[in-house]
Amino acid sequence: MNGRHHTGEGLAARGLTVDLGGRRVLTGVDCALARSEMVGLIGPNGAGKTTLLRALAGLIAPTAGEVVLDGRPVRRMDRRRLAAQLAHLAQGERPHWPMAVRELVWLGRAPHRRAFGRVTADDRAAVARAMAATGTDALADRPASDLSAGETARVLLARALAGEPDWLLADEPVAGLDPYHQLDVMAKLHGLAASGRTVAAVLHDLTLAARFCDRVIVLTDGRIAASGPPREILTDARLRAVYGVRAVTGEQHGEPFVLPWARADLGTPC
Ligand SMILES: Nc1ncnc2c1ncn2[C@@H]1O[C@H](COP(=O)(O)OP(=O)(O)OP(=O)(O)O)[C@@H](O)[C@H]1O
Repeated sequence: MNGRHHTGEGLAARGLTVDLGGRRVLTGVDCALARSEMVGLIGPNGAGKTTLLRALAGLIAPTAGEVVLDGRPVRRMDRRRLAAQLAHLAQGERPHWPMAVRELVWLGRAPHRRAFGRVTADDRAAVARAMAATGTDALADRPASDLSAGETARVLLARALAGEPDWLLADEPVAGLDPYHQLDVMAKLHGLAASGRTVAAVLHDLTLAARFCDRVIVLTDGRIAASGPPREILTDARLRAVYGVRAVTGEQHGEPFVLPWARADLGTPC
């Protein structure tokens, strides 16, 4: 029912150009997210990652090009139907009124519920799973407006997961999380993708991108500079070209790490 069995082409941007405030922010972006993949969207500040994610979620009217979900333009889809399939997790949202955390997470079920409809066992199970997956059970009765930044991020992820979206577009989902929760959330997102959902996450931590993503898309200056498996993409030369840094790279137990070490322009040895 969630469209998981569609055989369409997934979520795709075609020739996507976006202008904001009179500035060209994305230029002719072509990318497609397939089912069951975890994609890291990386690139320097201002490259257009947030804008691309918002455009993929149908939240921005492009200047040219379009975003299609299984062949249908997202901007023309019924918002509720779209929301039942696709969740967009914005960057740095903070609830401003003291709704209990549990109530906030329940809002994630809204696209699946009828007005005045009964709460179903599926609703309850989805909310319980989302709160367990994000470790937010202990926060359930707290006012959402009182939480720390990291707790808030996990609660908002729980709200997104409660809707059991096939497509989860998460803008910096681990920003502000402590190391335990960064690893936990990344593993959970990877698990979602492994179970047939699709996750696209904006990330600044290159080791998390390298370890948990099946693919990374590198944005620079509103264009896609590279796309592919992290080991192929996150090379010394590219990190220098894209971020202007030199990095210490290696493997631990067969998994890659990427540790930005020095500004490339300073010539400091790694
Ligand atoms: N409403 C707006 N009006 C004008 N310019 C905008 C607007 N929103 C974003 N921009 C510009 O578009 C560019 C891309 O912004 P975006 O937030 O997509 O970048 P980002 O890659 O997510 O950056 P960061 O890593 O800093 O979060 C930036 O130069 C930004 O200043």
